[in-house]
Amino acid sequence: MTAPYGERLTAAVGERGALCVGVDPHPGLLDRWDLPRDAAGLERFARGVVEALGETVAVFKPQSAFFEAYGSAGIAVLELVLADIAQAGAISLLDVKRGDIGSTMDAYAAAYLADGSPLAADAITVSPYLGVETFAATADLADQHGRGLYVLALTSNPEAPAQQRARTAAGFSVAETVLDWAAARNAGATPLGSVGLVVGATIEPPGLDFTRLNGSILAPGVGAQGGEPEHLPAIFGAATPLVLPSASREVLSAGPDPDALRRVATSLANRSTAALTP
Ligand SMILES: O=c1ccn([C@@H]2O[C@H](COP(=O)(O)O)[C@@H](O)[C@H]2O)c(=O)[nH]1
Repeated sequence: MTAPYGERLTAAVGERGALCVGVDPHPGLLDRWDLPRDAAGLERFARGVVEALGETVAVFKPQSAFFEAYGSAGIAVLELVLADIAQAGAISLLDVKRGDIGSTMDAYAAAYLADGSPLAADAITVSPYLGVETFAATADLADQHGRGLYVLALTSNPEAPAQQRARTAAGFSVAETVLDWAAARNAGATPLGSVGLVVGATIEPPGLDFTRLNGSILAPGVGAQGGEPEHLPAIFGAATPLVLPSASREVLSAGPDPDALRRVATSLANRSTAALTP
């Protein structure tokens, strides 16, 4: 039986350092790596990243959009990349930001979180605009298969606060209601529950106590969006050790030379681990 997601993530980060590398094959990065803007270029880029970093990085986050852009050929590459990540002993976190009514969420869960599905990842991102309770069965399925989900809470983009910091009729911010739901799901789990949150590395201090989450906090926005590992304690306070910093372009733009990719990723992982250590 597969170990729970929180246990697998904690082990991977303990061995390899607290860093998630995003696999975002931007067309401009394919140009920079001297690769064609087609499915063959996509495959060489994405599998090249995992080949170079697969044994040093704890978590890879393929961005589904860049694979979907090539249609079925791109999805076929995504399947290969997910398999490569598993083969390298790393964690795959598919950034696919799904969110729908409960019955459709069940179908997404079967596609991304069930053993045997060609697109199964260790974890996925989900978007709570239809209400966090729509994820109840998704979280159950994730638990059943030792997988996880990350719910968007306070995202890294500048447009986000207008919605995510808005107050509900009960007087709590929308982000806080997401935190409450995730914390309730994770209660009592050790070392961490399987429901994480996405909270950008670029945000203003949120005034929320994330220590009660008892889950992983994915913090995208390191590098290209201006976030730095050293900023994290000011944002997350006592919850900083729960944070998994994530960078895509910052690392990928060092390629295609595998040594250069490893140098940037190792330096970021070391800085992150230092910043996260109390
Ligand atoms: O709040 C969020 C949630 C997800 N993302 C995703 O992370 C990467 C960031 O790429 P960089 O090149 O490191 O800027 C990208 O896939 C986003 O869709 C995010 O940035 N912010």
